[in-house]
Amino acid sequence: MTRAHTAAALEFRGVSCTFVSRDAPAQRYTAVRDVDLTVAAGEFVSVVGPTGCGKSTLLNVAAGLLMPSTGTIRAFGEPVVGVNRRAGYMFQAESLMPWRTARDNVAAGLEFRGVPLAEARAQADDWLRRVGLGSFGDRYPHQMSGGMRKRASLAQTLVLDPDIILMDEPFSALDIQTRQLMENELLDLWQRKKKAVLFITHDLDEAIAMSDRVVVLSAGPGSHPIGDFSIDIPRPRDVAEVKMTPRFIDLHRAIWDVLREEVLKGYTQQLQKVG
Ligand SMILES: Nc1ncnc2c1ncn2[C@@H]1O[C@H](COP(=O)(O)OP(=O)(O)OP(=O)(O)O)[C@@H](O)[C@H]1O
Repeated sequence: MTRAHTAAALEFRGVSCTFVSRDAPAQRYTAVRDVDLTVAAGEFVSVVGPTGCGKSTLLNVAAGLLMPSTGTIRAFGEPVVGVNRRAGYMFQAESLMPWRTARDNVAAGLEFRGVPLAEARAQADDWLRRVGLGSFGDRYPHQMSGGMRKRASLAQTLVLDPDIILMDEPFSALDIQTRQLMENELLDLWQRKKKAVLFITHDLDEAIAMSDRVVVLSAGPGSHPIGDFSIDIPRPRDVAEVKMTPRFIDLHRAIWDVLREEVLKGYTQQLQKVG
């Protein structure tokens, strides 16, 4: 068996990212330092941490959009050089092109890969159905609600059938009910396909409800994992119901014990930056 078959979907080894400070160009800011983190094939891992600690930075490294200053990132054993072709990326921001219909937005990635238009549109329709937008293929983004646009973005990511799904607070802009629906739908789709997921969130409840593992990052600078919790809650889960179970509450308490101080540090730093 080759290394590619046995290797983790994502493997960060000693990853550090240093930026030139936005405020003072002569200064450097090390956002993350010496990060070791693995996501196994088919595993759902969430990363939580205080605001500005470097969560998106790590996701950008995994996507191949940012080269680490030191350390390595591998996907299924292969070094990530340039854009990570094994990964699909779902951002917090809107990813739909306003001039394309939902169908053509979902089909776009396939078209760029050279799939003939009719075939790309057929696959797009199939994914729109799976995310509950079967009859909305002809709508333009401005004709859809925020929740519908998120569904279309999810279809846009999943239609490419990536082995790794990178998600940066994908549902944070949604109202709580729509958010829970989307979280359950994502879990449902994930359960069937079992792709590796690296999920970034501010919301510890969401992280525990969704994940196999929750990794806690320290406050920056030089942020790094300070806790790694296995979420041994049986699946399938309903994200709303699971939050009322004793095991969830125990895990929440244990993780919050580690996270609380870092959140306070992160908050103080933000105030200092503003002040
Ligand atoms: N391109 C860049 N140039 C300079 N500094 C950067 C750059 N990208 C990120 N940073 C800094 O690195 C730190 C980590 O940023 P990042 O966006 O990864 O944090 P985050 O944990 O995702 O934040 P949030 O929780 O607020 O979304 C921040 O202090 C940010 O200002």
